[in-house]
Amino acid sequence: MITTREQLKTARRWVVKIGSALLTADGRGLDTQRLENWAGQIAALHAAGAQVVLVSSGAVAEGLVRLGWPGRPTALNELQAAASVGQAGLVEAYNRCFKTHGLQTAQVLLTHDDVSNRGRYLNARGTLLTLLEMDVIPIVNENDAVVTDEIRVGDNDTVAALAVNLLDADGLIILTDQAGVYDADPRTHPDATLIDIREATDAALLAAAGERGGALGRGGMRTKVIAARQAADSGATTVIADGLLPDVLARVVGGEPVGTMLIPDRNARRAARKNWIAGQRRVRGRVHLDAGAVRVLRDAGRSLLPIGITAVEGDFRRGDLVACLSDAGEEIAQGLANYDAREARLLAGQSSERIAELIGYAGEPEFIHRNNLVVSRTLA
Ligand SMILES: Nc1ncnc2c1ncn2[C@@H]1O[C@H](COP(=O)(O)OP(=O)(O)O)[C@@H](O)[C@H]1O
Ligand SMILES: N[C@@H](CCC(=O)OP(=O)(O)O)C(=O)O
Repeated sequence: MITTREQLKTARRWVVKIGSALLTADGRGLDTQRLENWAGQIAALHAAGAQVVLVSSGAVAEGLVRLGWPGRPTALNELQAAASVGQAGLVEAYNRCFKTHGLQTAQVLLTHDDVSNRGRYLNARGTLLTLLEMDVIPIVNENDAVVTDEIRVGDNDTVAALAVNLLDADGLIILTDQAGVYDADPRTHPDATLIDIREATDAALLAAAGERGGALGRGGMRTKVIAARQAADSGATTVIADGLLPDVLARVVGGEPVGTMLIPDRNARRAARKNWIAGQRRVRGRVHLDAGAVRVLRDAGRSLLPIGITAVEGDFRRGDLVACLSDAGEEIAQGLANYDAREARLLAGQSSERIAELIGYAGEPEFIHRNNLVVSRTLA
């Protein structure tokens, strides 16, 4: 876990969020020069070995310009129309910028459901991880075109925190139009002072963050502080910094004292997803393991491969919680299954290389990936 500026240098997987307030120079349309600059900074991080997921706002703002609308509409259907038109422009622009650095981009539009529903959660995670492995820069936004008022996340600070949880990222960088979090809103309190480093759960932070964001932004500082708390829940550190500071990303990642660093507290050990798995009470099925599988799960913290499964009980679906039992019937672990019960029966005892041949498509080599597995506490 990263709790000092110096340790930021050790982070490998980053989520970078760029907010509406920054993306549009005159408050309307995308500022392509800025986009080019950030793309260059992200490309440099990538070249230095970091994995970066970009969460970018700006779809609505760009849509307004493309449609020739004078201001932000209030009707949800009009906002959604603007977002769909603008989202195309947003990814086009990023695509162009990253291409000059030899990097591919991918558009990933998420809804809250994609991270709260177990089956979809595994899919979203799998897609993003695959993109990172392929050296593609995923560009994430909320799927504004299809979400309704009741289920929309609304601000991209929260979307970025969800991406951090989804990917077990080490760090979150939120770029905005202020130098960081001040002890009061600097727009209304010109004498406010910048906070350097705090625990994300510090109650004074929320008190300092005002209620709302700027004219174009949705969340303000409040949602950024809450996002930092959510990131801290999965052990990640957040830095909120001025997106227009030259080389801001390299400076943050290099441990320079820029922006406000919000760190997880010492107790935030277990990844949020693991807490979430441990909190699930609805075990949908059981798999029995051979002695070798029991040993690697328990002692080496490894994934469960189909080859270690000897029998399958119950009727579960992909993404359901499944208990893993030893030969003696003792519960060893619980985790989220990558395959449903029917497929599990076909795969039990078989090498992962045969997955496609046995079930008709090539899925993940693991039956339960170690990141989705919680080993049961032993009494010894
Ligand atoms: N304590 C605070 N420190 C810094 N900014 C604050 C604070 N409280 C409120 N704000 C406001 O939050 C704004 C940034 O949020 P927002 O406009 O939503 O930006 P973005 O589009 O980057 O998410 C700042 O411009 C500032 O007015
Ligand atoms: N999804 C919306 C952005 C939501 C939004 O403005 O969020 P934020 O930048 O956090 O204030 C869009 O692309 O226009």
